[in-house]
Formats: sequence, structure tokens, C-alpha cells
Amino acid sequence: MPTYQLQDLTVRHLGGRSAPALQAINLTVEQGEQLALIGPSGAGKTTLLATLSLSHKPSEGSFHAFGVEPWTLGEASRHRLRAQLFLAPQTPPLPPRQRVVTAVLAARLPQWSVWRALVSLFKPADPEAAWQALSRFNLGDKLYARVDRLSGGERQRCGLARLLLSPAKSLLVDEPLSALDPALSELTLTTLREEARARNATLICSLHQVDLALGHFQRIVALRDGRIAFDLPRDQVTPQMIATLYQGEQPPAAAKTGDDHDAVAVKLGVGACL
Ligand SMILES: Nc1ncnc2c1ncn2[C@@H]1O[C@H](COP(=O)(O)OP(=O)(O)OP(=O)(O)O)[C@@H](O)[C@H]1O
Repeated sequence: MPTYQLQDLTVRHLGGRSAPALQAINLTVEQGEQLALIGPSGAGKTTLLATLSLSHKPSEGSFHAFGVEPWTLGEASRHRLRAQLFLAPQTPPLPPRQRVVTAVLAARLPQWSVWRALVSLFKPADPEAAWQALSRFNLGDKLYARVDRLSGGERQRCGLARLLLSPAKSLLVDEPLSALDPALSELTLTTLREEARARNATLICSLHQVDLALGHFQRIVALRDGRIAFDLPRDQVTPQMIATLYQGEQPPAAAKTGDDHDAVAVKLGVGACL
């Protein structure tokens, strides 16, 4: 059963501009599949991820997640379905005065009783698990730091460590590299992909770094003006397609590439997007 099936989907923001943020979206994502979402600023990447995490209700079209139509369910059933989906936003909403350990373990809140959750605020229930998750993003030394003392990139990785502790079967990640240097960007994408593969979770990751998207993901879904511009295996994505996608926009920043990605960078070529 696919994780997602979207047919002719339209999504509008309340109070937004007259054109929908997403329109005529047709997308099927199988369980365990990993794909990158690319496209210029304002293309609709965040809106699509929010829709897939059930944060936005589509206004038209058909939407199935794990074989059910979430918006026909009652609130309680939809809430249970949401526990299967984890959205890591670009700027994670972490309580500023909280310790990192508590913020990371909050990923387990949906599995805990109210009592256990309250106790965990004062005495973290499983600091070892939080430390292990943070260490995978090179952040183990910040276990007991306060969230408001973290840099932007550290906050971002703290949000991703939460993802590792959530039991979700669909991992939705919005621009996880925006505050990271090239080495940490590589580590972060590799860790996310390994985690998704290990638990057969679906991974959908929006990226501004086209070279990293092509280097790490087999399937590339490109959005422009709220529509799918192309949905292709990376081998079929040409420099011309990338140039057309970002036409009139600031080209995405080039990230340093590792050995695996040099071929892709060469393939894209100067003037395409790097
Ligand atoms: N809360 C909102 N209210 C109204 N319109 C919105 C809202 N959020 C986004 N939009 C509009 O929806 C469209 C898609 O925005 P979205 O944030 O999904 O794009 P994006 O591809 O993620 O952009 P970026 O790469 O800059 O993050 C844009 O036209 C944007 O202005």
C-alpha cells in the first residue's frame, strides 16, 4: 500500500493570494521510498510537506495516506494517523528554555501517558536514547544545553534528532541543510536516509541544494508555481530541466560535493544550477 496517493490535489492557504499554493498535484509515494523535492522559492515545497503531514486540508482532489482518506476521519482517528507522520520543519519549534534532552525526548510524547510525559519534563525518561540520536548528527555534547543557547544549525539538528526518536513511518523533512556547512549537510542526509531505510520509512526531503538532491535521492520531484514540473529518476534529470525550473530565480547555492557527487556536479555543468 502506498504511503501517499494524491490525485488532482489543490491546496489553498487561508488568506493567501488568489492562486492556490498547490494545484493539479498527482503523486504516488510507495512505503520506504525516498525522494527529494526541489524547486524555486515559493514553489510550494513547504505547503506540500505540510499537506502530507496533515497540517493543511486540501480544498480539492483526492488524498490518501496509508490507504485512508485522513480528512474523512474523525479527529481522534486523524490524530492517531498523524503519529505515523513526522514533519521536521526548517525551523523546529523548540521551547527556548528547555534542555536539549527534554526537547528531543518530546518526540515520544504521542506514545506516553500524560503522567509519564509530565514526569519527563523534570527527569528525562531516556537520556541515553536522546544522546544517541544527537550523536548521529554530531551533537551529543549538547545533551544538557539549553535550546536557546544553540546555533541555528544546532537547533536544526536537534529537530532532526527528534525525528530519529519518533516512531513515524513517514519522515517529512523541510530544508534540513539551510543552516549547515557542507560536511554536516552530507552527514545529515546520509543519516536521514540510513534511518529511513532501517525502519522502511518513507522519506520526503525538500532541498535547495540541487547537487545534493541528485547525489542522495533516486527520485526527484520538482515543483514550480504550485505544480509538479517533473517527477523523474535522477538519471533522467538534465541540466536544461534544472535551468528551466529555476528560470528567473537566484540559482540554488552550490554545496561542496563528496566523491560520490562529483559526477553529478559535472553532469549538471556550470551555468545549469551550480
Ligand atoms: N501561511 C501562508 N499564508 C498565505 N500564503 C502562504 C502561506 N505560506 C505560504 N504561502 C504561499 O504559498 C506559496 C507556496 O509557499 P511555500 O512556502 O510552500 O513554498 P516553498 O517552495 O517551500 O518556498 P521556500 O523554498 O521559499 O521555502 C507561496 O506563494 C507562498 O507565498
